[in-house]
Amino acid sequence: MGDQRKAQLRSQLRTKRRALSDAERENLGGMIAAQVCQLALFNRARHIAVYLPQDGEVPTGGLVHAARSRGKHLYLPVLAPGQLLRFARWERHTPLSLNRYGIPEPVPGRSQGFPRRRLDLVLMPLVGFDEDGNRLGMGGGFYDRSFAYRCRGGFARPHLLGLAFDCQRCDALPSESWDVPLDAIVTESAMIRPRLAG
Ligand SMILES: Nc1nc2c(c(=O)[nH]1)N(C=O)[C@@H](CNc1ccc(C(=O)N[C@@H](CCC(=O)O)C(=O)O)cc1)CN2
Ligand SMILES: Nc1ncnc2c1ncn2[C@@H]1O[C@H](COP(=O)(O)OP(=O)(O)OP(=O)(O)O)[C@@H](O)[C@H]1O
Repeated sequence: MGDQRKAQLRSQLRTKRRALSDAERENLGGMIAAQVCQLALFNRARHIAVYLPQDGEVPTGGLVHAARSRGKHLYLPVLAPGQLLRFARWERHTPLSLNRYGIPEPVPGRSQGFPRRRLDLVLMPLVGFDEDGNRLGMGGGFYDRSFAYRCRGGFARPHLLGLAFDCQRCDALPSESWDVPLDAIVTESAMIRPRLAG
């Protein structure tokens, strides 16, 4: 699949995602959160990276609440040089500022962030996915670059969990050499576990 086709697909899927009403999105987000809360991946995790939804992404409020009430430590992605993500601790009163995409992130610069390898779980917002667990993101390659070391190291931490709505499902996405494999994708009605399937 060429870059142009991929960009077109990304734009179509983002439009679909935005087309859900707020009420529907919150409802589906709650169903997704309930499924994630059943996973050992989530229950065993102590350090969890989440995201603040934008552009119609799956809401994370329910999971944030569940994680906080169980004493888990939460982190948010912060844009870093080299198109990488750092992960900064996010507590209730952590000051946030808007990054260049208008997404709130912990005010950068105060620390190097939490070491990526010490995160137990990363929740990733997906633009698209297929039955084999391939994913399409926003196209910056941020998550791929940040967790590329995992491809080489086998089952190293963190676990990666993609969140998406059923309507983001595609027939077949290209599997790129740089794509980092996800441990699972959760939607309101399905759980895809590529490694178990493969
Ligand atoms: N909620 C959330 N936070 C996140 C991500 C994400 O996908 N979702 N990211 C995951 O990577 C990083 C930000 N990556 C992004 C990549 C592209 C665009 C984006 O909107 N691109 C626009 C052009 C915007 C512009 O240049 O001003 C576009 O392609 O239309 C946004 C975020 C870090 N934080
Ligand atoms: N490990 C890497 N090293 C160098 N470049 C990379 C790496 N991973 C991805 N890229 C580059 O990033 C760009 C975007 O990749 P891709 O289209 O797969 O984005 P995406 O998976 O949708 O984005 P994201 O990872 O932010 O969700 C590609 O041009 C790719 O070459």
